[in-house]
Amino acid sequence: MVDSSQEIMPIPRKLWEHPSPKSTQMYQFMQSANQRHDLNLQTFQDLHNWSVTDPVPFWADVWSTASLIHSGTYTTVVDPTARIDSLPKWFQGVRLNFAENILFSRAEKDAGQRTTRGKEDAKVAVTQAREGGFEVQDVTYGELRRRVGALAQALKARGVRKGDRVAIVASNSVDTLAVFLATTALGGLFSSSSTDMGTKGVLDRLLQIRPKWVFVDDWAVYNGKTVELRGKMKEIVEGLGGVSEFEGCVAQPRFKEPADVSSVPRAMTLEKFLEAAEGRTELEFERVEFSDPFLVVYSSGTTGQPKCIVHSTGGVLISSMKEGKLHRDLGPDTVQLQYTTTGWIMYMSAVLALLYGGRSILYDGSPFQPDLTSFIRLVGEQKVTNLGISPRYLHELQKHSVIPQRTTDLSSLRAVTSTGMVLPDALFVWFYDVAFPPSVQLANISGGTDIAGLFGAENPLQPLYVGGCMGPSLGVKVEVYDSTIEGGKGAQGRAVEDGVPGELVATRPFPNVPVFFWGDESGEKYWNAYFARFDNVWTHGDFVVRHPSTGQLVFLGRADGVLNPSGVRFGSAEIYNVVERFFPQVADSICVGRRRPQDADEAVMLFLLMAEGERFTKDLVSEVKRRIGKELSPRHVPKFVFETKEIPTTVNLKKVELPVKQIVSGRIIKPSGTLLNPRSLQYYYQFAKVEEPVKSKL
Ligand SMILES: CC(=O)CC(=O)O
Repeated sequence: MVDSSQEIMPIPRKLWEHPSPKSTQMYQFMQSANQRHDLNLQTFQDLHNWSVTDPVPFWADVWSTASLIHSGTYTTVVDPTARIDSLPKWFQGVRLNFAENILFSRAEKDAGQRTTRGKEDAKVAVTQAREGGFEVQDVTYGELRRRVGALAQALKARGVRKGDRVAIVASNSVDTLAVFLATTALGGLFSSSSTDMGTKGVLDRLLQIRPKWVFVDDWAVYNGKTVELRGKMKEIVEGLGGVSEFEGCVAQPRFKEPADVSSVPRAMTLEKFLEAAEGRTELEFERVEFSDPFLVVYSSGTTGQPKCIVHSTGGVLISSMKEGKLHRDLGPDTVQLQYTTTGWIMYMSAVLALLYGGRSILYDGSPFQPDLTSFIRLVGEQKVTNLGISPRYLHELQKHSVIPQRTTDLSSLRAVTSTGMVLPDALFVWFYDVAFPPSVQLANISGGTDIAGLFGAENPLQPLYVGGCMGPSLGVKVEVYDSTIEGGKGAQGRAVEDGVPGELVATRPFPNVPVFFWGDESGEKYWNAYFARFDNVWTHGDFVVRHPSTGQLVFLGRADGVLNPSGVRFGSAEIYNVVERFFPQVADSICVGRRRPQDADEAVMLFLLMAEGERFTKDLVSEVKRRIGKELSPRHVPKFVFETKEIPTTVNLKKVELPVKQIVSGRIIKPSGTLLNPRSLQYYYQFAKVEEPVKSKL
């Protein structure tokens, strides 16, 4: 078996360094660890090594730095000898509540007053901004607490108790946030889906988790269009007809004037629902065990039923404190704008800004309405310090020659996080050479829904280079395993050398793994999802390489999309990096491996989406192949290059390779409800029959 190897990884260009690393919370944490444990940690790498070889003192220190509101005292941090697949319990003995920690800070609770830095009643907690930036509305911590209190009282009066599920199908708004916090205040489980998800996709989720109440926006606005949602509400209510726990549907008003929902069975307006609180707004928090659940999220399930991934209160809180404070240096002066729908795990980032006492801007709608600059202007106007976007957003700006630093004042901006897809090298370069001020840290991060956290994260102690994530997340023993080992129950994995691509795995327990999958009584689905490949190892499904010179983690694509012609294994991102150079002529691309039952070998198929007005020609195909051959290797050159008119994506705009790979390999698949454009898949069936290389087809 041949792998892409060290020689093809030149030292990348350095792009950014923290101007004063010693001022950061990560550095201070490292100094206090040195003092407390008599260590001599000097670098990020030292700190990371210690965090994974000696996890008990590391996580104990994170616990004390996090200063979470809780009761009780933990007996053990974790059993450090436990197998990762035994899902060992963390911080047994403490009880805590998610919403309480979002709405209050420990110092405030200890002092018995509401005047501490960060979460004062009068401080703005969230700014709701809607498409176009026209409807900007500030809500203070005091007002948010009052709204959450009223809603929690209403939910309680209407029967919601610890362990009950409350779902929303709604926009990223203050109303949605209030449902999240009110539900979890009571010890309930919250689950969110965006309004652009089809009813089937929503029901695939909700029929599994069996919610007591479902909150649905009455209207949606996206891309300049206003869509009425009463029909969807009706379908959801009908679909949940057989769920005995289901009490009804609450219509959240998208505009000032709520829609009349009298024609929707078992539905009422939010105003009506709140009447059950009878004017009470007191906040009461059900503190639950560290490992008790509070959130259900879903695997994207591009080809089948979504998995209902259940996260623990303590696991997410402590991991988020570690990421937010140590890796990201967030605090009360943070102004976070994470561009996300409520259906993507990054919605948690929008909510978690409050955990650190910051302000979160909840944005709803397209970032390109009413024009391509409006969203970035909002970033400047709101003095955003931490912006979260996806590579696709940056790509669109680049495509349309929108230069953020010339469009608005970005002097408050400290970092831009990018996730959801591999960020092409060309965008790293454009970011620093053209688009953003050089002081801004570009944080290319990667983790996922499965861990509500990160494997690869930014950090303030190391430089940033073109491509990849700055390094692994503290406390997570990230390794790269030989992906040529097929694995199976009890199979031993093997770490590869730096520079050799392989499977991203975690080989020691960490606290933010899911507690279970909903409805998976035996735990078999869970075990199969993460532990079936290698013994006692979490296999995440990403294909990565650790750079031999910089130590950064370079994400090469999803492991199930790995290309493997004639035994050469590489990630689709390597191909996308080259195709990016044909931009703006080529707007996008999708690359998959085809291996039908009759094929002796895998063939790489590359589909190019041409920009408007551009033609797909024989010369272009030759040039794309030539550049891939030159920049990667002749073995990377796709056997087939075709034009496509549409690339399938999830509703969160992630390119989905797996269904295309299966279709061109001769399978007939049932698209899942999480796809934005399931009909786009039809086009790819014809390529299962193609026998000749592209030359004779053009
Ligand atoms: C942090 C992430 O990696 C988010 C995602 O899964 O898209």
